[in-house]
Amino acid sequence: MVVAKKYVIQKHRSGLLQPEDVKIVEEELPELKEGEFLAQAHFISIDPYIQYLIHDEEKHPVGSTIPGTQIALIYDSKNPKFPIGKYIYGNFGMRTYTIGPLKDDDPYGMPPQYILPDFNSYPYSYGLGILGMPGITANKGFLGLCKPQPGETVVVTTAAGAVGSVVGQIAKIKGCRVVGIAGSDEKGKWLVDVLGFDKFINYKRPDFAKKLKDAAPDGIDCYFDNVGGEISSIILSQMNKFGRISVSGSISAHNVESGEEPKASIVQRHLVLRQLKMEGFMVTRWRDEWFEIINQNLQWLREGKLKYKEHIVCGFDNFPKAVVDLMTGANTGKVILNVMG
Ligand SMILES: NC(=O)C1=CN([C@@H]2O[C@H](COP(=O)(O)OP(=O)(O)OC[C@H]3O[C@@H](n4cnc5c(N)ncnc54)[C@H](OP(=O)(O)O)[C@@H]3O)[C@@H](O)[C@H]2O)C=CC1
Ligand SMILES: CCCCCCC/C=C/C=O
Repeated sequence: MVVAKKYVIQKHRSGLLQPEDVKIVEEELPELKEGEFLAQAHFISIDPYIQYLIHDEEKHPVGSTIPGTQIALIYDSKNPKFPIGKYIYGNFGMRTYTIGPLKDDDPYGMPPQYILPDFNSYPYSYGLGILGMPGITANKGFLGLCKPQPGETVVVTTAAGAVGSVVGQIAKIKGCRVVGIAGSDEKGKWLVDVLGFDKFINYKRPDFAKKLKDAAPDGIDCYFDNVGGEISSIILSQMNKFGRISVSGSISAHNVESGEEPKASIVQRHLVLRQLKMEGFMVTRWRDEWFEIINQNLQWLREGKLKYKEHIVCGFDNFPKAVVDLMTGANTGKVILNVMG
């Protein structure tokens, strides 16, 4: 008999996740039936959506398993499509063992599970990052919505994170000039010295608007917005006529300690005067092209055109720490919880 551990919600709060907001519960799993498989979690993806989904008391009540995705080993199987020993991506939630296959009924349209494609020699955990959902977000969210042209100036926020670091590098592949925005000078050094960004601005230091003007003297043509809030408003105010904005996220609003909704700035005047195009998206829009996009990122990785880093937190018990690392910017690159580590 297999006993699974899973994280359930214990308390809803408006601010940053605290360890006492969640607890580990054990669950005895039944024997496998014909057509089922047993998956053992190896790597769990730590994404910003965890912080805001668990605030939604209606969709995620106390006692419900925390949602999330993982790379798991097929440990036992009575389904030839999911053979023992294969590695699988699964939308299984924060749990150590899962009986599949899951139905295709995710409310956000995420794929329920798939056997990982061949990543050559790259680690399986890349299937939660550059060769998975965040990599697809960066690739299609940027190329599809911003439609960058060679020589244009691109700005990306959360530039040293899982999505932002890939967006900036793809912009370089496309011949753009890239300005990355992130929260520490150390991250900036990595962006410029290792990833090849042209400029970096630490948004936590003063005079952001002036520094942006200096970094992008000819104005901004494309903005990949991961943060929202005041930083985004300043960026919009420096965009060129017919600029394109891909709205990927609003992380600046996800852990407001006061519990109050942030006040919105008026961005409409920039949209009107500069005739900007601003479009939000969910990565699940590209579900039909999922593997094609993974392959494109894999090819760039193999050619050395994309570089990639992981911030690994070891141990299932350290899930709350991993979320706090992500939300407080302790990470450079993709945050992964290594369940076996
Ligand atoms: N639309 C979609 O389908 C998808 C959207 N996303 C979005 O992409 C964005 C990045 O996700 P991901 O790459 O996984 O995460 P990251 O790896 O970028 O980690 C999050 C980063 O956010 C930054 N951050 C935290 N608080 C703030 C704040 N108040 N203001 C500005 N920056 C902050 C921190 O970096 P720093 O040190 O720079 O502050 C932190 O490292 C998120 O907004 C997420 O919601 C992700 C996947 C799919
Ligand atoms: C596991 C369910 C949540 C999936 C959300 C995927 C898209 C992410 C959007 C923003 O961060």
